[in-house]
Amino acid sequence: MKKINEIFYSLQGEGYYTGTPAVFVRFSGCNLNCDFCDTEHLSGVFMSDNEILTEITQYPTRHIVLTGGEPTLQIDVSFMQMLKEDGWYIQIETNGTLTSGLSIADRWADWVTCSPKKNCIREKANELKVVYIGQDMSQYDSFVCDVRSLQPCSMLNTQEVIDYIKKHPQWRLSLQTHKMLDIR
Ligand SMILES: C[S@@+](CC[C@H](N)C(=O)[O-])C[C@H]1O[C@@H](n2cnc3c(N)ncnc32)[C@H](O)[C@@H]1O
Ligand SMILES: Nc1nc2[nH]cc(C(=O)O)c2c(=O)[nH]1
Ligand code: SF4
Ligand SMILES: [Mg+2]
Repeated sequence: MKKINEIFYSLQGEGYYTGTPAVFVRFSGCNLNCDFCDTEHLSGVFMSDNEILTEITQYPTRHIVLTGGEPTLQIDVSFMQMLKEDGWYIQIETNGTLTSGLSIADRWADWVTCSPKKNCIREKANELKVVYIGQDMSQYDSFVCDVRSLQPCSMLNTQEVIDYIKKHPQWRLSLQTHKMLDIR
């Protein structure tokens, strides 16, 4: 059983796949408690893998976003295998802090988006998606990835992020477009 906070169909609001229709599975619970976290993820109901599959397959896409909370606390091989056998393109949003989640995500996900938090142990991903809170950005220099996305925190410091990116063009802007559009 997995503890699930919510399952919904929307557009990917952030990062490289912004605008892509996707089913979101938000796993309940996290190993961190970031000050700026914009998500209520503690509540949830227990669902079997088959119940999750029944819920997600009612939508006309096969792009899934595993998020949370921290999805790497709960994903396992049989869950990921089930999704691949059903033809899903699996994107995972992770804080990059858990060794347990590293191997499963890297082996089974088609796209790993790492939004590194303190004690991040992940050193590579498809996408590095940093929430900008004025931190020392040199800590990300050695991170290996295809895309470096920089995201304003709670849409409050967008101009500062734009200014930073114009000076450091290896980064690209990630806006939380679902919040701008007032969709989920
Ligand atoms: C709620 S987290 C869940 C996945 C995972 N725990 C993580 O942190 O990557 C989903 C995404 O929202 C971002 N996020 C959380 N709070 C935010 C905020 N106030 N402003 C901008 N992005 C935020 C996270 O950094 C992460 O990229
Ligand atoms: N539309 C939409 N896109 C998202 N991309 C990442 C999200 C998340 O909370 O992980 C999220 C979310 O909550 N909604
Ligand atoms: S790691 Fe992600 S879900 Fe957990 S508290 Fe931080 S932003 Fe929220
Ligand atoms: Mg969100």
